[in-house]
Amino acid sequence: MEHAISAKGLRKRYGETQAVDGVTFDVAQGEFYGILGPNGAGKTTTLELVEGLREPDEGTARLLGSPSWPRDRTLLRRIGVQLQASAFFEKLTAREQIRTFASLYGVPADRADAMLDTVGLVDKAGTREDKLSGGQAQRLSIACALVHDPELVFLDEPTTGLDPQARRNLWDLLRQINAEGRTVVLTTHYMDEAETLCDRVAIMDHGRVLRAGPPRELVEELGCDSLEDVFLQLTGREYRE
Ligand SMILES: Nc1ncnc2c1ncn2[C@@H]1O[C@H](COP(=O)(O)OP(=O)(O)OP(=O)(O)O)[C@@H](O)[C@H]1O
Repeated sequence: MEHAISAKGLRKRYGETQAVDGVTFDVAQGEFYGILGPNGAGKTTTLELVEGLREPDEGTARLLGSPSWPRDRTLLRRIGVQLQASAFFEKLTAREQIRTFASLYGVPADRADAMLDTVGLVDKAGTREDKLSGGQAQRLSIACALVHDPELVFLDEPTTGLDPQARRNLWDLLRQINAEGRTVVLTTHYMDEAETLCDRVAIMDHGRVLRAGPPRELVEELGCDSLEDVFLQLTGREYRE
């Protein structure tokens, strides 16, 4: 079966900063894949290159069997990209936000309302985005990324800043999305999150993948106690700065 993602030798430089420095990895269809790394490791830029939102200086990325660059509108329709909550339309309610996203994709309003139910926001449908809690806003942004029923979902630090209960609720939602057959790729700073959710992880620093594999195998191979130890051993850094 064709990989959901196949990235080869990706490189991207911003001025003096080599943000991505030769990244190669594959993600299988239906896999839950994590990209881990300290601040500035190049995770977000790697995702943007794979998504076809930025042009690589070098290397290629294939997404669902097609090149992700030059940008391909039919391909973009098959992927969901979670935007940061700050990318919401101002002053709209949760229901209005998701219906707006739905209409951009030609998705009917009732499907948009059903997604609010999936992410547990029916009670907040009439609440404006700036009045939602952090966890509610994250769930709304995930709902917006899923409204057009994509095969592959990208989530950039979906649980950052949430309290432990809200994180656990979001984990359940992400597991459900994956169990429905979607490929999920997320970036995270939280090692427990990666260990719990991901089939495989890639640990990045300084624009390179240092190591990739199932969390438990990495822990065993490096003789560590936990993924947090693996991370520290490979990067020499604590994961939260
Ligand atoms: N648009 C840009 N212009 C210039 N430099 C950038 C740009 N985007 C990212 N960078 C730089 O490239 C490097 C990698 O950034 P990137 O956002 O990909 O890392 P990250 O691993 O996602 O970090 P974080 O965990 O903090 O989000 C950083 O040094 C960053 O400052």
